[in-house]
Amino acid sequence: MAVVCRNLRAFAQKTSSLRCTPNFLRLYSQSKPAPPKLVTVDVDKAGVATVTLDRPPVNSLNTGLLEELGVAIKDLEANKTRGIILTSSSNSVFSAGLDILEMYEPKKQNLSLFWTTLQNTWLSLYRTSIPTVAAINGHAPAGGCLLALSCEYRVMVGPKFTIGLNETQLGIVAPQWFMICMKDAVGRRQAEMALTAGKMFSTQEALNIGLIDKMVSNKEEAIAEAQKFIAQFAKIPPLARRMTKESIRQEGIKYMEENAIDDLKAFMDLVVQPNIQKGLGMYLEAMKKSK
Ligand SMILES: CCCCC/C=C\C/C=C\C/C=C/C(=O)SCCNC(=O)CCNC(=O)[C@H](O)C(C)(C)COP(=O)(O)OP(=O)(O)OC[C@H]1O[C@@H](n2cnc3c(N)ncnc32)[C@H](O)[C@@H]1OP(=O)(O)O
Repeated sequence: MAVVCRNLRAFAQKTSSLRCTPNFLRLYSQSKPAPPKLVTVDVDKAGVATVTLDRPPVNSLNTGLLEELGVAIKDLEANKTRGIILTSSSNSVFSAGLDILEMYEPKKQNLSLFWTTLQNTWLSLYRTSIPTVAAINGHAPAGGCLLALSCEYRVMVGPKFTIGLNETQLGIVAPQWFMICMKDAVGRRQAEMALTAGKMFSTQEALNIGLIDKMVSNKEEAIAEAQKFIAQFAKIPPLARRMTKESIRQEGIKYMEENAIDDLKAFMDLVVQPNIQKGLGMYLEAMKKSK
């Protein structure tokens, strides 16, 4: 027994001295790699942040990405950033929308966290006092379109990508706050037509109805247009800007503040329905087969 204790003591001393050596640190960091970041933030000399969704292959919005995006917005607010440009690391997809795997055969707790994180991150993006622009450098269906719609200005790379709230095509109803965002951008009439048909718009069609504000031919141009949009606010008193944004977005903000719990319940009840689960399974299969 005494021998075992002595050996243990010797081992403990050895490992505690090892703890600070470069070799140990290297071994430790090799065995525990940091998880890859799903959102990256680059702030330029003018104080404008490019926030890049970086979850290959299609930036589907899972809890982790949404959480990181929410934290990034809060950090940028704390640092008094002059503007946020939301874009994607992919060459063909801005975001494929909500991650269907978060909704397929979910654990109740995970599903609830997923939706609550989406609600909170959406509200942070929608109401932030920082000027926001979506530089949409690829397809933006459903939740991807929602993120773009939550920004103040949308520049999209064309002509081959598509954008829209396609929920009815999937047999589901877009939540009320998704609809409010579409109405904000294109007005009630166009929103009704777009949403009831679940239409995915080409870049040119999106420009025609005001779903996007500008069409450009590559990501660099999109970023340059976004910077131009943000630069105009240098001359506008920030308090007046902030209060105006908050006021004009009151319907969406109030909706979420007053209905977050009911909205969560409606989502949770819907997603676990056997027919929805079956539909999600079939949709995932169909996406795999279409490759
Ligand atoms: C959908 C029913 C939800 C029911 C829940 C009820 C209420 C929800 C309320 C809210 C509204 C929902 C909002 C949403 O956002 S739902 C998500 C809607 N999104 C889509 O329909 C887009 C689906 N994707 C595509 O159309 C294409 O992938 C693309 C974006 C055009 C890109 O095409 P590309 O050819 O470049 O890629 P692939 O299709 O080959 O995809 C690569 C890889 O990614 C997987 N994948 C794609 N989209 C998603 C996704 N949204 N979630 C999870 N995974 C996705 C795809 O299966 C491939 O995977 P693989 O393993 O085969 O490599």
